[in-house]
Amino acid sequence: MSGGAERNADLKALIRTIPDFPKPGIQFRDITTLLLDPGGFATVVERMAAMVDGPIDAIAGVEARGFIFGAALARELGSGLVLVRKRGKLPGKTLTEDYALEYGSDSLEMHHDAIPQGARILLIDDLLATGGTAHAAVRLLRGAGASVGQSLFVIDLPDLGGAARLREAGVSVEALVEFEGD
Ligand SMILES: O=P(O)(O)OC[C@H]1O[C@H](OP(=O)(O)OP(=O)(O)O)[C@H](O)[C@@H]1O
Ligand SMILES: Nc1ncnc2[nH]cnc12
Repeated sequence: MSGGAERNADLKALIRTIPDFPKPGIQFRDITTLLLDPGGFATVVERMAAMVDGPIDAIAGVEARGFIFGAALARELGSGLVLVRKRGKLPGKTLTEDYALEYGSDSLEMHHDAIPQGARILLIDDLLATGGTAHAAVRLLRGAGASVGQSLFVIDLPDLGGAARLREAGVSVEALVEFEGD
């Protein structure tokens, strides 16, 4: 085990909740406290690695917090990492998808030539709320020729419907922690 980190951490206990951020009424599920705990971070990566269903060609991580877990999991699995970024950050020719958030709206982009046609992509993000972000990432990846059959999240907020939305789009959804009542 690298760094001597325990891998059976209570993940939910390591996630801090900050009320009314970034807007009144939002219960912000803060993973910075989880990341500060080496055992917590190691537990996330190990549990996600064990949940990967079948061979994949690459992981796609969604900016910004999805990069943290996507990169760590890619390293653990020995796979490549596709960066799905917010608008205007990528230097090459991009594909773009707009989406709505629990607290705003934005666009996601990826390099048009980031993946070969038919590549099997595993989608990773820290948190699933309405599913607007993840669904836009799936549309983006599929538009680039990828096959996206599975998504993994650290946190799901089931009351916001993201998992149902992704499953309707043909993507399996698993999360390590759920917060109900959001
Ligand atoms: O399911 P949804 O309703 O789309 O919400 C989930 C998304 O919101 C958060 O990202 P945010 O856009 O706040 O960006 P960040 O990772 O850069 O902080 C989170 O990391 C997910 O990507
Ligand atoms: N409640 C929440 N906490 C943290 N990140 C989020 N992204 C969307 N909703 C969120």
